Amino acid sequence: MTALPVSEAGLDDAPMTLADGLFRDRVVLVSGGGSGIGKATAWMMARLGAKVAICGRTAERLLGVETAFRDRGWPLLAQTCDIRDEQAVESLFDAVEARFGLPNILVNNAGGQFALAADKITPKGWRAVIETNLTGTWLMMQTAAQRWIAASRGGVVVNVTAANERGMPGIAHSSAARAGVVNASRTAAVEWAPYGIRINCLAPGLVDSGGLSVYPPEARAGFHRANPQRSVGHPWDMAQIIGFLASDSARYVTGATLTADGGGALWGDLWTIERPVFFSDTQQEAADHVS
Ligand SMILES: CCC/C=C/C(=O)SCCNC(=O)CCNC(=O)[C@H](O)C(C)(C)COP(=O)([O-])OP(=O)([O-])OC[C@H]1O[C@@H](n2cnc3c(N)ncnc32)[C@H](O)[C@@H]1OP(=O)([O-])[O-]
Ligand SMILES: NC(=O)C1=CN([C@@H]2O[C@H](COP(=O)(O)OP(=O)(O)OC[C@H]3O[C@@H](n4cnc5c(N)ncnc54)[C@H](OP(=O)(O)O)[C@@H]3O)[C@@H](O)[C@H]2O)C=CC1
Repeated sequence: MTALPVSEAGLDDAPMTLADGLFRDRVVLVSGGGSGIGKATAWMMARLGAKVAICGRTAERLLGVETAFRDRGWPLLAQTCDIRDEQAVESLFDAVEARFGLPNILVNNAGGQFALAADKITPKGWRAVIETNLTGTWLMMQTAAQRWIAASRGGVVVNVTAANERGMPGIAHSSAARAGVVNASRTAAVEWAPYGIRINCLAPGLVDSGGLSVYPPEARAGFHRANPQRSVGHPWDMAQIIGFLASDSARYVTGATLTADGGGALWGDLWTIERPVFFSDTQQEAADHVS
């Protein structure tokens, strides 16, 4: 696959198939917009004319994007917010409304997990990942929907989940949370259709964002091999799919989950933690295990 740029200057020039001005004057809120997929999405939306708001827990990350947007003359609101905190979520939406008006599009991208064998995950660790990826995502989409319904306006939600239907050893907590988001999105898509609200999920496979640095180097070294394209994806790939799902081109798409994983779900073994000998490939390793 053709390499895509990772630098901010690269995001300015990254090739795009979406039409110029596609999101002109639309208000787009991107959670986790200070890094990785969220940052690429914020950039793409700004290039397409949107007024962008981003949030995350770390002020420095947001500041980096704020500076870059100011240099380019792009409007941006950046606010720290832990999406698990319902008061913080309300304040975030208040701030976006005060600055730009009610968002038209919510990109619910913030999330993540730590990799750990399922039998080792503590109750606190389980709660941290479920509250981040399921509860936090839910609070954001419900808050958006409540405000759209109150204003008699439609809106679009794109939830970023993960392509883990086949199971992904090391992230049982995150797999549970993402399945919850996918299923909640299906039901909400039905309940909120009368209000003109669309909700879809993007389930990325492995994407070469800084986020992958939370996985051990040995696991990362094998990521590209567990994929028929022998490659990981790029945040810009995800951004453009989010752009499609958020656009009117996808107006007849709701309650769906689009998997973008280079075919990873179809082939290859992905271990985010050390692979137990039981699953070894070589005869010698297997024999060692049995003896
Ligand atoms: C490859 C698969 C595809 C997906 C790829 C991606 O998503 S790439 C994008 C990836 N990007 C990201 O993943 C980035 C975002 N991810 C995160 O910020 C964290 O993973 C989070 C979701 C846990 C945040 O929750 P938080 O702010 O509440 O975090 P906290 O630090 O306060 O921990 C709370 C509790 O969780 C537990 N625990 C935590 N870490 C470990 C560990 N390494 N080991 C063991 N346990 C761990 C521990 O119990 C801890 O409590 P303790 O023992 O300290 O009292
Ligand atoms: N990269 C990959 O291979 C894959 C990624 N994904 C998912 O895609 C999304 C984006 O990940 P990616 O860009 O790769 O990695 P990053 O780690 O760069 O992005 C995660 C973002 O979420 C923010 N975030 C995390 N927790 C919270 C919280 N509680 N409240 C507010 N913001 C939060 C982080 O900011 P901060 O820490 O400052 O809060 C960060 O900006 C995540 O949901 C991730 O799990 C799914 C499958 C594969």
